[in-house]
Amino acid sequence: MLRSEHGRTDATGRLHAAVADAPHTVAHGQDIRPRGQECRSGDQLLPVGTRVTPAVLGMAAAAGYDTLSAVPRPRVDVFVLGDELLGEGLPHDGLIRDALGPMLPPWLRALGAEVTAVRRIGDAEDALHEALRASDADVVVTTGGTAAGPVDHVHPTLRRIGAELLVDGVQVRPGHPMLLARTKDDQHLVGLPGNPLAAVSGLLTLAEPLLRTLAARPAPEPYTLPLRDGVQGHPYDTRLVPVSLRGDRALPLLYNGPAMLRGIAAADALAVVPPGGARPGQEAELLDLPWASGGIEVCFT
Ligand SMILES: Nc1nc2c(c(=O)[nH]1)N[C@H]1C(S)=C(S)[C@@H](COP(=O)(O)OP(=O)(O)OC[C@H]3O[C@@H](n4cnc5c(N)ncnc54)[C@H](O)[C@@H]3O)O[C@H]1N2
Ligand code: MOO
Repeated sequence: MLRSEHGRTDATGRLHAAVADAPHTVAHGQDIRPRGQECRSGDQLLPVGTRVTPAVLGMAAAAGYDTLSAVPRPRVDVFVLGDELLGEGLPHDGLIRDALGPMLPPWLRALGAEVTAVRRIGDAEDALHEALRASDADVVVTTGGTAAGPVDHVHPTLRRIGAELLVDGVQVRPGHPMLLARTKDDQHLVGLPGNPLAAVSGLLTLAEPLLRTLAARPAPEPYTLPLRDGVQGHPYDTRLVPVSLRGDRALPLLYNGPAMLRGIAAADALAVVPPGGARPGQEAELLDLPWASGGIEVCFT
């Protein structure tokens, strides 16, 4: 192989190796890519379980693959329960805006799910039963109705369809009534509490591991950072508190009550605060929010 700049082109356009004033020796095999430089037939190019990124697609094409076997994204139906929820405008007369209908679909997509339906179901038990019976999603996420009040229909509906409760409440605040059930052989239900920050707790601690497992993704490495300020604890339960990451410290944010979203909207992560609380400077485990870690599909539409 002779590069044009290493030779001389004559009047007829032919390239010659010899250049009178700057002879360039061309070694045998120079500028030729030998076969098998990057891989040999039968080499494993990537470990099983690798996410199919654009770079993986390109490499697969370069290696001559026409198809790839991949674990599909889990399909998720979202059912938003509650007669008190408004779809637009200002809250009034005891009615409040539905914060979870707009929040969950892009968040679930950021966790690697394909959102196949988002339905407002109200507080009618039969409507929830019918919606659940008709759903063929891999995962159903419900919001609200996890407690034991007269219009909390999640538990009664799960009993009615003979679902197996795998997690029925946790020692975590906010979010203690969150639940996980197997509704069919190939379907799970995550019951998120209605309080919006309690729903986020359930999303990150029940829905995220379930979606990750169904998609065969590895768990993120746990990590800790020192808390800049102390955080009051619950006497018996673990608290999840929105924090903003500032250098090598996590700053606990205000407005972290179960019904509040102002803290989490400004947060990078949730800090895991053990029962009894945490002192300033104490190390806390952090659960990253998907857009802060930039990990998976940060696509919001
Ligand atoms: N007897 C008890 N009652 C409750 C307890 C308890 O321990 N004993 N715990 C409370 C806590 S904490 C939570 S969290 C809630 C969870 O109950 P539900 O999942 O049944 O939630 P709801 O009653 O349906 O709603 C609670 C709260 O959140 C509002 N909400 C509901 N959906 C939405 C939405 N899509 N967007 C915005 N806000 C929403 C709803 O209006 C209520 O104010 O149980 C407590 N009760
Ligand atoms: O689940 Mo509640 O405080 O634990 O929001």
